Amino acid sequence: MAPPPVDDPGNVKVVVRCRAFLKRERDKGTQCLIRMEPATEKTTLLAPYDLDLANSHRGRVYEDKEFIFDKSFWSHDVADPHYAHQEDVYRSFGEEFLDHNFDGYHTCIFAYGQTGSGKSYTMMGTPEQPGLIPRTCEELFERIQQDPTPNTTYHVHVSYFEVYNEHVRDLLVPRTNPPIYLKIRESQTDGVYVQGLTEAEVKNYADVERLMKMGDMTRTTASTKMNDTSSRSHAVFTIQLKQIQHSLLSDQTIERCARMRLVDLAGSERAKSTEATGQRLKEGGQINKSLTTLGRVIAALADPRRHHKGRRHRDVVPYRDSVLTWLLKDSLGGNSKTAMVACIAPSDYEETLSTLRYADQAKRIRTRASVNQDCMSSAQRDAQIKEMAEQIRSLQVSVNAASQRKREEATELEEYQKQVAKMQRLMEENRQVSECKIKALTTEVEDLRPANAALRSEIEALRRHLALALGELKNPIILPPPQNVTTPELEHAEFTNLKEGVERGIGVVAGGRGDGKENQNPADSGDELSSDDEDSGYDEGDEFALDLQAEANEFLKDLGLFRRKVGSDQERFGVRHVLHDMLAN
Ligand SMILES: Nc1ncnc2c1ncn2[C@@H]1O[C@H](COP(=O)(O)OP(=O)(O)OP(=O)(O)O)[C@@H](O)[C@H]1O
Repeated sequence: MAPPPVDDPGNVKVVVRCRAFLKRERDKGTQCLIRMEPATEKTTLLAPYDLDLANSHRGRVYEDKEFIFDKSFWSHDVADPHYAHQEDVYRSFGEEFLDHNFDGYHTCIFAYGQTGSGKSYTMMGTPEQPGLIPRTCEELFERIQQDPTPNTTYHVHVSYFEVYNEHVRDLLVPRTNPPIYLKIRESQTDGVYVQGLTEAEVKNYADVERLMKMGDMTRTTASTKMNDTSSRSHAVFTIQLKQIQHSLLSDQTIERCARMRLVDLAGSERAKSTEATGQRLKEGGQINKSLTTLGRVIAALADPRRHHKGRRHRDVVPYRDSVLTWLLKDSLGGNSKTAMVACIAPSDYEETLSTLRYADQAKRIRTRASVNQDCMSSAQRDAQIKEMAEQIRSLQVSVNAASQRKREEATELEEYQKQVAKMQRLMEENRQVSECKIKALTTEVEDLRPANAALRSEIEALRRHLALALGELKNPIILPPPQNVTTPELEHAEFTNLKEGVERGIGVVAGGRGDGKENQNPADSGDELSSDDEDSGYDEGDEFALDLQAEANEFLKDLGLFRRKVGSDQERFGVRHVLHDMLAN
């Protein structure tokens, strides 16, 4: 391992690549709007001559625009002597970036451009025409295998994820439904990273090829009018290279870690031009959110005032405004050597101008790459290993304790569940018993209801009888002395009898006649009456006396009835004391 170069600040390298016409563009006889001069690296965007008038009426000005980039790749016409093949692109700067990685620098290459401009072709390519990613990986392993120094060991890990609608998805695990989104974290030691992302160890290029294929299968693609299989997500392929070199002479270990980020961004075209709708439009919005933020990040980083003294301008880079820029934070403005490949289609003036402006701004971004190297003696390394072994041991202890606790908790939980089940069973049994009881009681109540009603009406009748009796006993009827009666002795005798009867309570009725004749005074004979009739005739006094007599007879009859009733009640209910009480009141 050569001695490491010192920290190397530098600008983002910007290259531009123009692709060939697609079949549909050729069929339409589309005008090529791009000129490239290999000698000067100048790229010219030509004003189209077949614009419809409507466009110019909207106040747009179409004129030739010139840009100069670090490199211009003319991949439009394969017959042209300056045609840039995949191999040329890789040799031009891909190879150089791999050198940086072996030196211990982090690197990043990202492809930017509208849909169908050749980003995937440049980054991944085809099996026949492999792009930057496979070429870089292939050469990485070639170099490792060709390394003559036996005291260096290499460890290569690969990860592949996509950012789709502001979500991060691992491309090295099979798709799930619903999809699993990974979280982004930031730590002091590792910077920004994706939590739980698969980092597969690869031993040779065949391993990488297998993983690339797997990731590409998983990648989200959707069709728009502009490109039948255009990618709608940002794909990030990362290679981690770790070199550990042990010097027997100095008994020192040198560890170098480098990360290569190879990013295939989603199409930068505006939603309008793809005629996207619904889900596509939402995707467009999210993709554009990341790309818009990328534009703002680039603009902020490219701002020349940023390099002046003072923190004010350093703090305004909006990395965190989108998942993509947050993840690429280090690659864009930190510890990384970064390159941007601006891919352009040969026929779209507005989209190409937008891409070229973007790229032009990116040229001004400066990064501060530094070698990521740790150097330690054998003793330090041994101490580190010991410390880590201790850490692992204590972690193992806590894991064991945790699993023991878990087991105990599981037993407790089982016991508790059993108790709950038992209680539920008991409660159910109780409920059933209560239901039976309620049913039996309801039947009994229903059975008793008629008897109860009968008793109630009987009690009511008795109450009425008692009230009547009381009334009669408290206010006995006292017959007024007869007026103008011709037989005052008889009347008087009868009244005296009656009064005595009432005062005796029941005696009169018992000995009385129902028809009112039984108690007739012997003096009250028909003869006497007839003689009376003969004597004085029928007058008003006689009539009153008869009415009175009839009324008294009626009353005596009622009284007799009442006495019998009270007698029978007394037998049935023994209410003598009740009657007594009521009378006392
Ligand atoms: N330099 C090139 N030479 C030959 N063919 C190319 C070149 N660049 C692109 N193409 C072809 O153009 C088409 C679109 O290219 P590609 O899929 O790479 O575009 P893209 O920018 O990645 O699109 P998307 O944004 O959808 O990912 C493909 O058929 C590809 O093979």
